Amino acid sequence: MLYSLETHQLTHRFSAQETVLDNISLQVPQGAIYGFLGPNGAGKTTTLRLVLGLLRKQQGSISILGQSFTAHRVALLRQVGSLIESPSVYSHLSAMENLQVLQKLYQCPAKRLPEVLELVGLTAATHKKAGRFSLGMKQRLGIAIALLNNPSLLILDEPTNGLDPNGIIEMRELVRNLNREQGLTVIISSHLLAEVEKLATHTGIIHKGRLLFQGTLDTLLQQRHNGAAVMIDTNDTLRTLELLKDQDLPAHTENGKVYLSGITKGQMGALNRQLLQRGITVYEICRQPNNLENIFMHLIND
Ligand SMILES: Nc1ncnc2c1ncn2[C@@H]1O[C@H](COP(=O)(O)OP(=O)(O)OP(=O)(O)O)[C@@H](O)[C@H]1O
Repeated sequence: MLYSLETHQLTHRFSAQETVLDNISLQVPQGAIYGFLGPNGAGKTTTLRLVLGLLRKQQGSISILGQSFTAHRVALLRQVGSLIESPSVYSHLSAMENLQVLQKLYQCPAKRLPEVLELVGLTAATHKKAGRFSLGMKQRLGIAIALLNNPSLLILDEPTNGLDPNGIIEMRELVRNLNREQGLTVIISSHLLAEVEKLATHTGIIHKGRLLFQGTLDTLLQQRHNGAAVMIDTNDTLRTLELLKDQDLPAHTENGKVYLSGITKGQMGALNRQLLQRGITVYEICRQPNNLENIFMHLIND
């Protein structure tokens, strides 16, 4: 498999007391939309800053497009576009003028400027001052800047932070199009599982500086399903608990309802039959909506 980005055991400390990244080994397949998921403070930005050479690497190694980042830093950075935190744009300049300022720095041909504006859906705002842009438009201008170099890998750090629902949908569409139509591999960090679920082909989950999961979205969803808690509401909580205990299924009660986790669909079906056979009336069985925190708990306990 070809990887656009691989890190091997990246470890980072800002102080001797705290290890902010602990042996992070990422593998981002070429062509993927890689959702880098974790709660605030998990270490996402620190990882991405290291990958972009914005922080000095302390331990571990990084390779981009199969080449060592240390040995080919400048050449590799030319093939990577990024948007880390808020984009720096001049408010008194139009979208086009902002790009013209950077054109010299990036040494790209003038025809690339309208191209990138079109890619991010800002053609109509070409001559509008960036100071009058919505946050979503500013983010898109930031992505247009990141695309100037015609990169093959795009790294976006929480690009939907602060956007309204419409802006979030537009950002999702943009990332999807860049991936499908322009063939870009995209790494997108987020603290929202729902957002990553809608977009990513692969995910890495980071929690307190440790990578808890890495793989395809399908594998994550399977784990999530198996780990999800199930609520059972019957007319006899005590006998329901007894039945679960007999079968070594750990359960607890809350507000007269029984909760258990780590149960498969098949087990649940069998359990339902047994409850009915014992004359217990089942009012409701349902999987609990699973949030990122539950998945973390499940992953940590594994
Ligand atoms: N320059 C710094 N100096 C000291 N500690 C830092 C620095 N940058 C980040 N940290 C700490 O490193 C940890 C990881 O932060 P990081 O910004 O990488 O997390 P994150 O997953 O991107 O979260 P967020 O979404 O809040 O940015 C946090 O505990 C943070 O306080």
